[in-house]
Amino acid sequence: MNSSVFQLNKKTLSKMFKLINEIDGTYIPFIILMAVIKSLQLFMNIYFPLIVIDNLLYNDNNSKLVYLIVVFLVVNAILSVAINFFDSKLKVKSKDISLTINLKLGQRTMNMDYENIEDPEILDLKEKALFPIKNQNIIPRMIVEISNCITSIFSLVAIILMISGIHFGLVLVVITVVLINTMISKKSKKVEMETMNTVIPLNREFSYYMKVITDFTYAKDIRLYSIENIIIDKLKKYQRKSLQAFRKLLLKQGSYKGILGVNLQIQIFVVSFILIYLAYAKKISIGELVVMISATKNLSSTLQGMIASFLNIKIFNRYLEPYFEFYYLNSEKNFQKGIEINEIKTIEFRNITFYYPRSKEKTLDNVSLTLERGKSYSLVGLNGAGKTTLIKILCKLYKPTSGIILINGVDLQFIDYTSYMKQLSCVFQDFKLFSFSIKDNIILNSSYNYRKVKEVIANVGLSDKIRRLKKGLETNIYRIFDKDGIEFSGGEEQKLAIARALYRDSSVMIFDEPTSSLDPIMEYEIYKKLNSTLENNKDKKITIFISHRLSSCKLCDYIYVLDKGRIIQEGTFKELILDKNNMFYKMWEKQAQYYV
Ligand SMILES: Nc1ncnc2c1ncn2[C@@H]1O[C@H](COP(=O)(O)OP(=O)(O)OP(=O)(O)O)[C@@H](O)[C@H]1O
Repeated sequence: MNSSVFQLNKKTLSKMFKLINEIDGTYIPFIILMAVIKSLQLFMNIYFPLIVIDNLLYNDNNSKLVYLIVVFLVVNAILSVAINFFDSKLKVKSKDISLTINLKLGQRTMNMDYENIEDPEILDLKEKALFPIKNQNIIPRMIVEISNCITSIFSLVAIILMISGIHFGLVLVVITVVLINTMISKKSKKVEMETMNTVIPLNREFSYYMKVITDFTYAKDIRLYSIENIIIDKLKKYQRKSLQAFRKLLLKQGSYKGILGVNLQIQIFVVSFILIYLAYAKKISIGELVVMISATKNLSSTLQGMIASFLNIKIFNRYLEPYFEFYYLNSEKNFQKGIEINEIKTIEFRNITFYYPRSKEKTLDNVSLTLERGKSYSLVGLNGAGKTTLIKILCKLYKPTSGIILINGVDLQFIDYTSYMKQLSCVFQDFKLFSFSIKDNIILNSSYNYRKVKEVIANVGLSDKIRRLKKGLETNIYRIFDKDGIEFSGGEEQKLAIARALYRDSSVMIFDEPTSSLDPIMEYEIYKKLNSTLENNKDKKITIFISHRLSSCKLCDYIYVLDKGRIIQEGTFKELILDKNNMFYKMWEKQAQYYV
């Protein structure tokens, strides 16, 4: 860790303030108000004994003193109540702000361009952005330090004004000692950060293995391969290494603390010497002598506190740089507003060529094809031919490198993102269900229609299974939050994902290997049901199937065969099966042999 850690990146800090202000515009004004009240109280508490002592020592008429004491106590009580009131308000506000900042990171992750999500550099940046937030609790700590720093600045002004009225030399002595101590504290912090830097990679390893031993999804493999001892050994190794690092750190920090203590004693000695000299020379009163001793102590601790908060702000600020870099990644291009659509009648891929980010190989090479409402299509081809990629581009997960997609004759980039996405229902190979109820997994962001939910469940053959569940449609998927939750089999999950797509009832239905986890009987059943369900609405829909089981092509009106990113054949099943020299027939023949 180099000294640049202590350099303040003003951009990150101003982004932090901007974000705090966006979340709660009253937070910073509240902190300032609190700082003013606290400084006022501090000023009064330091200054009041001076009035009392000098009145008692030098004034024969003390009639006003009782009155002053009462006023002091009342004002002090009011200030204490106000401080407590604002303090509790600020605590709730800062909790809200730090939770919202975490939430915003999640929102950002959900909304960013898909191509960023698969980019290793962005994935790394996301990890860096998350680490200080999840593991070091930086956001609430940063907020506390900002608040402390502002409060200290106000208190300092009050104390410095008071002490300089007596003797400015006292301020200089305290500032000099505090600055020397700050340099020592900085060294100590640097050592601490160096230690953290060695511990962070270890921590990552530790978190991973802790996740492995506490996450039930690993439970099967751990038991089957008896790897408990391997993992525990790895965790113990971490423990040994991190203890070693911390032992070294604590020894060094101990010696720094010793030097700090000695410096503080020197400061007290010099200040007391000046004050006693001034009192002896009758340049200050006894009240001033007593009060100045406590005021200089306060100046020293407040100044030290302010510098410590400031240094922490700088360090936390540094930790937060990846957060803001990630948060402000330019990735809104896919979510644009534009021409709204409420149906898709035609889709035309025109000369689409596509390279994955950072890839030198063309995944799609000048693909042109047209899909029309009322027809079902099959995309077939060997592994890696580019079928899923074509669908990802249609779903706006990626932008084509060149070429355009026309929707109802309009360039897709001018169509409103939200209205367009509503028209697509997809089941990808790697779909995900959520730990919501079965019903909520099916309806997602659509409105609830009980009959329709029942219908799609029947269509995918899950009615019996769900009927047998105690909570029926309200049963939670997975047992993460609910002991009565259900763990579906892979095939059943796939059926539910299909039900979800059917419920959405969009213009375009896309099934990318929707039956890969189903047994052959179930696959046949699902295809039959899917087909009859879709047949009823066929005139309203474009249906696209991707499947390696070529029997599904028989159910489709038209087939496109892809090879190495190019369309090499197209036609109806009957047309393609007759062309014995070409790929479709060869694939069909191989699969038939396999099944016979
Ligand atoms: N995120 C990615 N980054 C880089 N290359 C990728 C990415 N995703 C896929 N590819 C590559 O693009 C090519 C096409 O992949 P795609 O998934 O579209 O093929 P597919 O025809 O659907 O294959 P399969 O039948 O195996 O599902 C493959 O070579 C694959 O390795």
